[in-house]
Amino acid sequence: MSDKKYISTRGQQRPLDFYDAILQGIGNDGGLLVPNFELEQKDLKALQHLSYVDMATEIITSFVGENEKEEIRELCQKAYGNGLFPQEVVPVKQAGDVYIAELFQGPTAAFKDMALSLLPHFMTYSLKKKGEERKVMILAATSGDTGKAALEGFKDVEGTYIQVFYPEDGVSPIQKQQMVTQTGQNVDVVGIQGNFDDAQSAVKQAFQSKELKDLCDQHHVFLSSANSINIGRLIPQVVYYFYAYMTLVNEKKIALNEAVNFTIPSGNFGNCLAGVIAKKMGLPIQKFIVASNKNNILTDFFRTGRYDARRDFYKTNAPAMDILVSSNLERLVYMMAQDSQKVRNYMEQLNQQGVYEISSDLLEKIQTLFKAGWLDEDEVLETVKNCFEETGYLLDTHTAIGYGVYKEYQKAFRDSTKTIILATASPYKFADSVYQALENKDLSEYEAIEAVCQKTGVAIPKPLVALDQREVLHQQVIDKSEIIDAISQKIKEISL
Ligand SMILES: N[C@@H](CCOP(=O)(O)O)C(=O)O
Repeated sequence: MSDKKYISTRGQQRPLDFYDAILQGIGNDGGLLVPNFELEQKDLKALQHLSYVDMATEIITSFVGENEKEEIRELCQKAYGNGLFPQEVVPVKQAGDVYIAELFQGPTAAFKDMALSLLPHFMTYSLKKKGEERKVMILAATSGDTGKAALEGFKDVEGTYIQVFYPEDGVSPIQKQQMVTQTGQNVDVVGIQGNFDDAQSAVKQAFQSKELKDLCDQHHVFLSSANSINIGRLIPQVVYYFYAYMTLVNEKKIALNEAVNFTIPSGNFGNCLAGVIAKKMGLPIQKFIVASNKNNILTDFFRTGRYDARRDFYKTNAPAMDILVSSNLERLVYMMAQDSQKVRNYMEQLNQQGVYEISSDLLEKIQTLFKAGWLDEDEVLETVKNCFEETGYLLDTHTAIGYGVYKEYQKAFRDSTKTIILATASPYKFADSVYQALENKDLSEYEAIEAVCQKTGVAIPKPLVALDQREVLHQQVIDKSEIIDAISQKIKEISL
């Protein structure tokens, strides 16, 4: 059994072991689950030459318990040793004076793939471990990347059902096509008239609903999550940081123990939080540079300590980051403040007034670790173009935000620390914007895929080839106010 316990950021959840934490997905007080134990300091030397499977095993074991290591290795082997990923899993490329960790080489061309290829194995293992006979219904809210990665991961996985909600008008056409053509007997994809925040808040509400709980009990089902609110989604992302770092060490681009910066294009803040955990486990990270699009609520937060969601919401050419309620910031505030009462107060203020402001001592602490910046849509296009022309590296629109914000940071702070930018998705998922950036012309998304390939010579990822020829299998679109009903409906159907 797992001896590591997880508690809620809001302090009102009894401690859960790793398996229950994954199955439950979120604290029953509405908070997010966090480790209730000292994070283990990893021996960097011992990690240096490990394969992705072995490194993932070493890191993840720290969150479950040493006696579970061989089982964890088996699950990692199933997820990463099955030919869905390239040999090196996360290649790290150089673009000028920065390093780009390509987290998008998996089955859906998004950085969530490594986490969402593993989570289903953990989920079924946890079901078995707990002797759970009910089915688990996985809910996911997506602004484009999580949805497809989760669908692909959970497709036809026994004992599970997955329902994904995406903003009908708030993801790229390629991301949408990836989702609406999803095959599998246990999948449901629903477009909403609303934005990502609407989808995410309805899903969070579903976890707190007494009516849904009763319905689930009646139908022998329970709910869990595939978003980064689920700690089981987040922990595999800690590996990204160690692996990218060790790749640079092994390529002799940095020395072992040398401090680096990470730049992270951020929306729901899960990837960044995984980095904070990696740092707490001993990875020498000097600064996190948090990069946002025009929905620059995180930039404001890191600069002022004020999280003010009472602002306009913009649809941008980096749609996966079109988010105003950045869930994992709650985990960061908890981890830095170590005070669940404080977190509860902030979250209550956010829910009731749409704004909260952290104390000045807490802000000071956070600012020692974080810098933040943002790009508007024109700057994103300019960055894609300039980076390609100057370095030959083709960025997607989200990674371009990371690159552009890092360049601004470099200029402003004259920091020469080596920096790794986490590349979140293939440029081909946003081919129309990328083509527009390169040629200043509009093309439809599928024409743009071909044209970008011709111009740049960058290979089109296999999962995106002939996407337009796949059959559309999911056409349902509902109003945001109908999400809870759609979930109820599915619960009833699953148990038929
Ligand atoms: N940007 C995400 C939004 C959900 O984030 P998650 O990390 O919490 O799953 C997306 O592309 O769906």
